[in-house]
Amino acid sequence: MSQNPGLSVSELTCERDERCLFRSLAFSLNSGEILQITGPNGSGKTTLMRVVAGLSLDFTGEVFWRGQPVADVRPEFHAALLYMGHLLGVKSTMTAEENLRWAMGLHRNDLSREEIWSALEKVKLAGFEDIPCYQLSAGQNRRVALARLFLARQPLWILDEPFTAIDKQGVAELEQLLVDHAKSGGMVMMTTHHEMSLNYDGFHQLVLGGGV
Ligand SMILES: Nc1ncnc2c1ncn2[C@@H]1O[C@H](COP(=O)(O)OP(=O)(O)OP(=O)(O)O)[C@@H](O)[C@H]1O
Repeated sequence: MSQNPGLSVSELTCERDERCLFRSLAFSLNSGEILQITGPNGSGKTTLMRVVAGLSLDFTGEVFWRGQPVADVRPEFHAALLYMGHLLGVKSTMTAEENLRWAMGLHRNDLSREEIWSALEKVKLAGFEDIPCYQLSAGQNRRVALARLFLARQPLWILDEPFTAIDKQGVAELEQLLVDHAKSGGMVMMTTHHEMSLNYDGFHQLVLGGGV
């Protein structure tokens, strides 16, 4: 497995309402690795993901991308990052195909219709490509969002609870996709309350809420 320097953090400390969520946190995530952030409700998992992704600046410490402070290489960092938060970013009035074309627009303006339909087929949405998303179920909407992962070229994926509303088979397929991404040199930082069953050397866990 390649060990190119990827993401790292040092001395990361974050408080909310005078409560310390994490203090002096340090970890790194290199090419080929999957890092699961775990911990009870309210322990700071989403906050940590948002801090690392640059969506929250209310923290002390440093986030590095490829060995340099993110603040110095923000365009490169954001070009390399695919962030998927609690909010799916799926527009209900647009179709699954339109959503994917729109969501990938900044990174992939070369996308063909065949590629989009193939990604939707991989998330079991064949036949639903041109239906407005308000007519899809919660799990199907999540799958529209997850289809981005099949089209993404960014090496760093930060995924907050990607398994929410996904059925058992879908979870197994998504786990495999994460491993495939890591094996091809990518990096995944994610939260989930779901028990991960990954048999993969590059899989690590970091526990928030007193057990860091
Ligand atoms: N913008 C904010 N202002 C004040 N407090 C906040 C803010 N965002 C989060 N918090 C608080 O920080 C704590 C951690 O929230 P966070 O969403 O990071 O937890 P979590 O570990 O992701 O929880 P869950 O497992 O429930 O998703 C919570 O107590 C929350 O109330």
